[in-house]
Amino acid sequence: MKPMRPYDAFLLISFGGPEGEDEVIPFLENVTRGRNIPRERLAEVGEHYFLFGGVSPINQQCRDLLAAVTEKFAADGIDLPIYWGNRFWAPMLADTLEQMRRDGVRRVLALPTSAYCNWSSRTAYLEDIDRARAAIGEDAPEVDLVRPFYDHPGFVEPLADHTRAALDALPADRRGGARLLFSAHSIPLAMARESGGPGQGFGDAGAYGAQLAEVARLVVDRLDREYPFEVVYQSRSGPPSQPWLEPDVNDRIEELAREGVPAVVVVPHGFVSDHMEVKFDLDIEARQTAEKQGIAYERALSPGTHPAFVAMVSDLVREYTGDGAPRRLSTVPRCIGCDCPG
Ligand SMILES: CC1=C(CCC(=O)O)c2cc3nc(cc4[nH]c(cc5[nH]c(cc1n2)c(C)c5CCC(=O)O)c(CCC(=O)O)c4C)C(CCC(=O)O)=C3C
Ligand SMILES: [Fe+2]
Repeated sequence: MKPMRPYDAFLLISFGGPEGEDEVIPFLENVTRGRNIPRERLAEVGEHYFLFGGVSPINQQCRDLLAAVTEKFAADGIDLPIYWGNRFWAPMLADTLEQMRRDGVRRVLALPTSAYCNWSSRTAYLEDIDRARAAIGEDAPEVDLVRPFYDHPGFVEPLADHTRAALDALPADRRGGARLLFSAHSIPLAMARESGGPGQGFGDAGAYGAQLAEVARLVVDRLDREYPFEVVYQSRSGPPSQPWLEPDVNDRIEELAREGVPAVVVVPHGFVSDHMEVKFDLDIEARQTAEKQGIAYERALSPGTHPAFVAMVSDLVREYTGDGAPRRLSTVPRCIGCDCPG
């Protein structure tokens, strides 16, 4: 295999999560440092983790993805060493970057485990990269962050496959009346409006909201029939006085039940894997809401290690090494004001 230029390593950057009860609070302190999150919300979220023995599934999901990517790179002749660093828990990004420097790595292509444009999913990753590089100093490796990949077929097709499977799992007599709820992490309205650059005509929820609407449509286009669908939000934090993106998934399930809708399929299209926000907020909380209302409920899997999603990683590497054209399904204008190319 010939070594590729201009990159000499691949890096997965993720959120990180605790892997034991004693790690929960320090992890939450890392996440919320300098953010405007009420103490009660923090205690509540801590309980979500304790319910699972203090173990977030996200780190294991990163290991699984990296194992699949390692195999795929070998099959595709991509000869790059693979590294992993998190923003909020071990292995920490700063430590990984320092290890890369010691290994002689100069130019890094990094993939974030978030697909969309907004401060929290994009800019914050860039800021953390800058901070980690600054701590190392002059010989810090250079890092390019792969573009938002929400509109790559390798992100959309797994969601479509998983939505079909969830529809199939509904009771047959309710399936025809099912509503699809595409669920993403809520963010403060002000943060959403800044995404994509202010005044760029993306609508109230900024580029993030426009991209979420587009991916929902792309997924529905790939189903055997046109189910009614909408975008909802989950996992809101922040003080109640601060407006965040709405409607909340639970509120919508209650309203739809009152309207007589017999079933919902929740598609977590705002996420890359079934981490804690999916396992608790959807599989426990939203499911309970549905059960209380007597509305049938299924949740589609997130992309995870779907072969098309793993193949997307190879595709993105080739896009950045100039060995492949960008693959994009979206017709939404590219966002402005973040670093995305195009
Ligand atoms: C857009 C978005 C994504 C998706 C894209 C991406 O992945 O980037 C995401 C992912 C995740 N969020 C996660 C966990 C948390 N997020 C929090 C807080 C916040 N998230 C926000 C946004 C997002 N978050 C925001 C605006 C806040 C408020 C604080 C702030 O303004 O920055 C808090 C603090 C407590 C709380 O308030 O809930 C926790 C614990 C985990 C790990 C799950 C696990 O452990 O398995 C993951 C993958
Ligand atoms: Fe979050």
